[in-house]
Amino acid sequence: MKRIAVQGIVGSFHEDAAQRYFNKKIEVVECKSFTSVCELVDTDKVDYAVMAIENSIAGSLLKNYQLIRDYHLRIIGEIYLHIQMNLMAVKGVKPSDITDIYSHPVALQQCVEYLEQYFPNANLHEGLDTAAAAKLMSDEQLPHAAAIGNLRSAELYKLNILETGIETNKKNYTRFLVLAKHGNPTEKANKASLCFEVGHFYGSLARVLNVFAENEINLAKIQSVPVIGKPNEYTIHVDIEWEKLENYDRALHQALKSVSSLAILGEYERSEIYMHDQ
Ligand SMILES: O=C(O)C(=O)Cc1ccccc1
Repeated sequence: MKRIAVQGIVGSFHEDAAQRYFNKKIEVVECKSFTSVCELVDTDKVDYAVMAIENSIAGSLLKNYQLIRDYHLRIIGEIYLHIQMNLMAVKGVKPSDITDIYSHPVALQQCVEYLEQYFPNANLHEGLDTAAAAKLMSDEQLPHAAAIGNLRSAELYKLNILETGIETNKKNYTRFLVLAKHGNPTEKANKASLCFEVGHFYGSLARVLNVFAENEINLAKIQSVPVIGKPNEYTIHVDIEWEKLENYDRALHQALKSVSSLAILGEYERSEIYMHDQ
């Protein structure tokens, strides 16, 4: 059985993403940080990792871009998860009892309107992941607290659901990358993640983007990531998609002339943005 590292515990959105990507035929290895997730892949303690790279509201996780590069990991796939948030607490807790609310910082941010409206005076506690917050309610049987997380965590940690769908934006999704130590060449690949640097002169980035356009390569995402220790210098990360492989090969060849230190972080099959039911 494949071993998959995720940040968080069973019941977290990361674990859900891993289960869905691998069709539940996996052993999940729970980690406390994204760094230890990458460390486990790098040292062959796990086969793969599943790591969030972007939230529709909170934006890109720049630190995770950096980790992928620092550990020289390969992106072998992606999965988008519809993120629905729920308020849950141990049996008997009523909304009027709640003085403290626990969750992951991104989850709290995604529910800010609901929290401001219904719990303006509650103390908000940021934890490592949503499932850990749910587990805390259950382990400590907290009578004045609630957790925010997915329905699976409520079921796993035997919590009552006080309110469902409390996220501000209903089209809320997170994109997770599937990472490995080595690439996994696949004929199904129709998307790639690249990073490169361009010089400080006019048109330098436009020239590379034009190469993609001229070869009918769709730019799915572009993100600049600061180069640590070099003010005003950025690594440009792009996700590109193609219909014809030869267009991609040609574009790559041409782009190499206009960039420095181009790295292919992975070539993989793109995933649709599914609005999964939880
Ligand atoms: O806390 C979790 O369950 C996670 O997996 C991190 C997270 C939090 C909020 C949205 C997506 C992922």
